[in-house]
Amino acid sequence: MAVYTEVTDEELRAFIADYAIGDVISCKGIAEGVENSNYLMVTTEGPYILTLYEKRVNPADLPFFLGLMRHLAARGIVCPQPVPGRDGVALRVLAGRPAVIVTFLTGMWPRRILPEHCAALGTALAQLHLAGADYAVARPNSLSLDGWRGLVAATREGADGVKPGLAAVLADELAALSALWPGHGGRPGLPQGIIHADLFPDNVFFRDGALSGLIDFYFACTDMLAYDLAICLNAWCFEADGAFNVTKSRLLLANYARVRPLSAAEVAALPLLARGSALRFLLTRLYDWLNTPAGALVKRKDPLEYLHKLRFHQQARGLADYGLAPGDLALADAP
Ligand SMILES: Nc1ncnc2c1ncn2[C@@H]1O[C@H](COP(=O)(O)OP(=O)(O)OP(=O)(O)O)[C@@H](O)[C@H]1O
Ligand SMILES: N[C@@H](CCO)C(=O)O
Repeated sequence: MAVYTEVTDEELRAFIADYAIGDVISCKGIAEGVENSNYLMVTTEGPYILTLYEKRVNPADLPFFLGLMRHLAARGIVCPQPVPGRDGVALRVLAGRPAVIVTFLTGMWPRRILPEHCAALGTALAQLHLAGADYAVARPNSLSLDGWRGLVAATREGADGVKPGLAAVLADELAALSALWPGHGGRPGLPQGIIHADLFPDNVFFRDGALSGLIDFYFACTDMLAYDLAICLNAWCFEADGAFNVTKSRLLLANYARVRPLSAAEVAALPLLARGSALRFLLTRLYDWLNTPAGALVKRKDPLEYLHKLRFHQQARGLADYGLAPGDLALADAP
């Protein structure tokens, strides 16, 4: 999160008057994150998170996200819950932006990722996929092939200023993925469902060594379930020096497959899906690098970290590069 929209004391006081959550004691902008404006708001009833939705969130999608958070919680997934106002409505307007108060989750996201975090993540991701299976609403992934195409075009002029030759790398990768992406151009698809689509370490909380909750469902959508795993491989399994940690990868995948067995086609597609995921975050980070408003309380994320990850997956020779040996994973279609 970040702070793009400042809220005045008068605006906040008028906003909170519509809720039955006590009086505001403090309200502080959260500098972490890059997408929406977020405040840690403490009232006489306890802590809450106040979110004002920014640039990348389509207000028309908000009922999907809020409904999903309620749906998942009802199936045992610990995640923030939208807090309704006195009139029962959770989605409101503050400082001219769509805004919601959600419950505060205890726990901390892991600053140093250990193999056991990846193991717990695998289990939680599979549980999330199972819990989302009967969510009745669908939302196409706006950051898949079509979205990438738009971002490649939008960053074409600035890309080489970030790294010479980057614009061509992006265009080539987009062309390659367009020719290979499952479910497109008559190619067979993979199992689909509700995916989180942004399950980075800063969106996963741990408490006393155990995974305690998931946050930030504002990219959630309907897409290939294995693509969510590919996003996590990128976000959790590379070390700070750029090395890919096969132990973390194996634990993530094996613990996922214990709860939701993967099909052989899903396993085989992982390197390709990881390329797509690397391109997605490379593109959004690059776009933000070139377009973040001056003065916003936000720390831009490094796009080139994801160029390195993309290179890794482009050069991967097989599943052994992901720490997998035959028989390591529970397969849905094993004889
Ligand atoms: N419900 C919550 N309970 C406790 N802390 C929260 C909650 N929601 C957000 N936070 C805090 O705010 C930080 C940023 O939140 P979040 O990841 O949702 O923002 P974002 O702008 O969507 O960021 P990004 O998409 O870059 O991950 C979290 O790392 C966490 O510290
Ligand atoms: N988690 C994303 C930000 C949200 O899109 C990133 O690290 O680039």
